Amino acid sequence: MSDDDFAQRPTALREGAFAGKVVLVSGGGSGIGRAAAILFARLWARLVLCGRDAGKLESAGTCLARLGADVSTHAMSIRSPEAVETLFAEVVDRHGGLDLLVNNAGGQFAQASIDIRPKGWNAVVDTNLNGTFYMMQAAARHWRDVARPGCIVNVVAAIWRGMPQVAHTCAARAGVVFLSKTVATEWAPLNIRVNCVAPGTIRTEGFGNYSREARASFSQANPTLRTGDAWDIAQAIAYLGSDTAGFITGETLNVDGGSQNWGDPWFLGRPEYFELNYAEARLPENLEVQVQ
Ligand SMILES: CCCCCCC/C=C/C(=O)SCCNC(=O)CCNC(=O)[C@H](O)C(C)(C)COP(=O)(O)OP(=O)(O)OC[C@H]1O[C@@H](n2cnc3c(N)ncnc32)[C@H](O)[C@@H]1OP(=O)(O)O
Ligand SMILES: NC(=O)C1=CN([C@@H]2O[C@H](COP(=O)(O)OP(=O)(O)OC[C@H]3O[C@@H](n4cnc5c(N)ncnc54)[C@H](OP(=O)(O)O)[C@@H]3O)[C@@H](O)[C@H]2O)C=CC1
Repeated sequence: MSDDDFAQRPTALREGAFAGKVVLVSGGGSGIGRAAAILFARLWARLVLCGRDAGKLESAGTCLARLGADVSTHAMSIRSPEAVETLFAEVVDRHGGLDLLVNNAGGQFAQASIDIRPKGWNAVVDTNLNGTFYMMQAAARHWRDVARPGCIVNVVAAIWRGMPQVAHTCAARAGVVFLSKTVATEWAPLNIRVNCVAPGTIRTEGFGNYSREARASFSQANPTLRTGDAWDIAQAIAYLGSDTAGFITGETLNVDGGSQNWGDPWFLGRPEYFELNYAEARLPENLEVQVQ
């Protein structure tokens, strides 16, 4: 879907719901983050986008400015605690504070866990778990120091039956879910809510990192037999980030077409071992009799 589609697509959220609010979206230059930023702009938020690629951020920033948003873009990596500290100083300087942090930046590469090398494991855990924590902690410190309420929405993944061929990201996302539950309690006295959105397979630019076979499995990985789109996730993020969800904290909202119950994405293709072949299946004698 294009920026123009997201600028027009209907939403249940009220126009002006984020008027006067400053929303920071990590990974806001592409995919889910970009769609969420467009939705927040339509709800009148002021926007801060961060990511590593300045070009992607600039393109998203131009789109948001066209929608009338006050927007700043910051090229940085969430994996650097120093860069995160600088980012928050810039946000306070430019926008006067922050109201909502959307931790959407993340990613992984597909590999059998038996082959993952330490550098690759660390790269994925550093991005998806450590980087997310640095951002959460910086936001919480800001809200504590200025004595203002705050809200965090972390984008994780529908990890509930494990994620073969991306074990590093599954472990990191599970970490974020339980980190979120933990600080939702610790930071409640600071008036900070913390929730997660767990997407199933959502077609975005990110799909380009996977083979055709993997992408085919993504579209058959839930009972609806289709992928979701970035707008599905954007709306869940905005809902949890809004005052409407004021009594929700420590929760994870699955937006996955039911993948918790049925379906299996294979990031490297389905191994032969898991191919189902009912026609050739050998049945136990007694079951053979019952079937006749
Ligand atoms: C039912 C639920 C299903 C939910 C999921 C459905 C589908 C999910 C889709 C998405 O998540 S879409 C979002 C996609 N976006 C990405 O995944 C981003 C793409 N990946 C990256 O940008 C990078 O891989 C990284 C994970 C961010 C790591 O980046 P970094 O720059 O730190 O690392 P590198 O220097 O590139 O590599 C370090 C190290 O990692 C290993 N490695 C990296 N890529 C691969 C690979 N393709 N295959 C094997 N190993 C890899 C390797 O050890 C690298 O070290 P060197 O060998 O290069 O020294
Ligand atoms: N699409 C899907 O099916 C699913 C996606 N997800 C998760 O949703 C999130 C968004 O994914 P999606 O939009 O699909 O894919 P994208 O690849 O488009 O988005 C990932 C974003 O993360 C940013 N990013 C990655 N590493 C860093 C870093 N170290 N510092 C700052 N920014 C970083 C990227 O920006 P840049 O390149 O500029 O650094 C990019 O904008 C990711 O966390 C993804 O893993 C979870 C489940 C399913």
